[in-house]
Amino acid sequence: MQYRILVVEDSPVVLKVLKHLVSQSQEFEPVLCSCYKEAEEKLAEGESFFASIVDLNLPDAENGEIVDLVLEQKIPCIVLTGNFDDSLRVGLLNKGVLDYVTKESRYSFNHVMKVVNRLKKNQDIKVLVAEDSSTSRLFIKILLEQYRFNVIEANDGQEALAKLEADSEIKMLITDHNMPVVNGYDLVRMLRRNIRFQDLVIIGLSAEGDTSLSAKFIKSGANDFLKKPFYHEEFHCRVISNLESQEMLETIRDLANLDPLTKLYNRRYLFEEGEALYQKGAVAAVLDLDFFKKVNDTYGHFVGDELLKEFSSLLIDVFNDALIARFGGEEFCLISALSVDEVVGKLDEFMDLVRGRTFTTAEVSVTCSIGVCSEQQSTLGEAVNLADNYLYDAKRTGRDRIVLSEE
Ligand SMILES: Nc1nc2c(ncn2[C@@H]2O[C@H](COP(=O)(O)OP(=O)(O)OP(=O)(O)O)[C@@H](O)[C@H]2O)c(=O)[nH]1
Repeated sequence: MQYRILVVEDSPVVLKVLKHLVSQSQEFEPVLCSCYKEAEEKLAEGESFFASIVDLNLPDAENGEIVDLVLEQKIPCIVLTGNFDDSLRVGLLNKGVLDYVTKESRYSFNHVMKVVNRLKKNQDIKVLVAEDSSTSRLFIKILLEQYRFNVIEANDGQEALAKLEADSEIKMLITDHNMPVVNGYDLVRMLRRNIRFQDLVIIGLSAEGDTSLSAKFIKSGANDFLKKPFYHEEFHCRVISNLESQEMLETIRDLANLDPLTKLYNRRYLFEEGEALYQKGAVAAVLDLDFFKKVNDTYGHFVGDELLKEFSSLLIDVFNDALIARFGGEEFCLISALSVDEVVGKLDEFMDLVRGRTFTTAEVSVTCSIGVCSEQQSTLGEAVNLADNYLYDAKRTGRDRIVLSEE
């Protein structure tokens, strides 16, 4: 999907820079206008715009009329201006513009693009607002929707908890303290005791005068805190900065735990997380593609890489509830809580799928060999070693087969 970005700017140089920056992402399509009238005509055509970047002073609209024009149409608006004026800035932010940027350097334009990219990401981010006052809740909802967040509402802590439990996609909670049934502070404490909500970004809110509450909220696990009434620029800054910190944490975690090519878990993660699963009676299997060197030699490493990715997705499709890791090269390991018979049944099904299709645009046919440790061992390490020995037996005795015990 392409997102149309309306750019209204009379300076040809700035227009060119913005066109270049907006077009850098294939998902954005810049629609360029050099004056108010042109923008008015474009908007009258009726096509929707995802966001707008507008110059405050246009030759045919010198007093910021363009801002009212785009805001009337509910298009998120970022304002560009030649000079910084604090009272003007506050006036614009009060009107509902997302940001106010002075055209000082290329960093300003990069900042504009950061806001546009943020809007795109926010559409997929669900934010739960827990607040008993409907006026306050609506105000927060409007602020969040300006930034294109997907907003869900709750009247009290208990309702918030139920909504969070029912929807694992909620990424952020903005909660008031004084709410009936379960207050905000208790809600945060309950959530943080549950490992499932460790990554939830939580921002606490409270009425003026309660000085100890901010520390209490943060000590109980909230990421940040805002005192009401807050200025909406501060609200947006805190929401975005807390989200960005969480996203950075997730990136670091992914770098540490995932194989960069296939996005499966890596060996270290499998042993770290898999031991507890194994001790509950799970089954370990090791899989290896047959004659993979030949694939690389014949089709090149790029096709080899694509094949590894497609093979991994197929593995995830068939074993959607197993812990799956790429051990390196063309070797994979999975730990499944199913019974040995069920795992072997699914592995047979997987091998049939591999045999019955080709991989990548080069249409490469492959097979794989598998070792399964069918008897419970004292550690996951021992089970994987045994499965690895059986895999070696599968290779030695002809490949494209599963071995479950010593041959
Ligand atoms: N394209 C690609 N190739 C890789 C990657 N990691 C390892 N390989 C290749 O995988 C091949 C493994 O070859 P071998 O260990 O000889 O195994 P094989 O050819 O699959 O033979 P058998 O396992 O005995 O059936 C080597 O050519 C490696 O270079 C990777 O990330 N991408």
